[in-house]
Amino acid sequence: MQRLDPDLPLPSYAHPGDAGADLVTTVDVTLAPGERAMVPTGVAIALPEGFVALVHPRSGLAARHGLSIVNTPGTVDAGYRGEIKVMLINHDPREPIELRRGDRIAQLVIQRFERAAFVDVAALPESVRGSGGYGSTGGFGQP
Ligand SMILES: O=c1ccn([C@H]2C[C@H](O)[C@@H](COP(=O)(O)OP(=O)(O)OP(=O)(O)O)O2)c(=O)[nH]1
Ligand SMILES: [Mg+2]
Repeated sequence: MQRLDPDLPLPSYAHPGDAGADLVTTVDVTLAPGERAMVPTGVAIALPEGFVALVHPRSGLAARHGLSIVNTPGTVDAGYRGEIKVMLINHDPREPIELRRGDRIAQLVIQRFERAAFVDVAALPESVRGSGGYGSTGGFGQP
């Protein structure tokens, strides 16, 4: 990982066993209700092939302030060498969110992934679910 802003720390895991390493904002930013902003984190990464870094929201900020990420989870490709950025959004209908440089705004989860070889076929094999989806198994207030 490369620090593009030497005064801020590398992402870090808050506890042993945590999946996400917290990312910070390098800038002060205020988000009005409904507003979004692309926020720099001051770090870049070179992942090994076969790995991806996913930018996830932090649940505490979501629960307390309505802060989330527009494209959650953001995808950082192994070949990407630019600064990791976070597309924050304030979902609170009333309160602005004020973030200060160094605040932990998101978390980076690094995972292995599979790549598929997509094959064009005339028909798919049958399954129990079939094409049922979008609530086909029920929702609120139903057994
Ligand atoms: O939350 C994010 C999402 C993406 N990226 C960077 C890393 C990623 O590798 C690159 C491209 O992201 P993505 O593929 O999601 O965006 P796109 O709109 O498809 O852009 P591109 O055409 O460059 O692939 O942008 C971030 O820094 N943060
Ligand atoms: Mg892309």
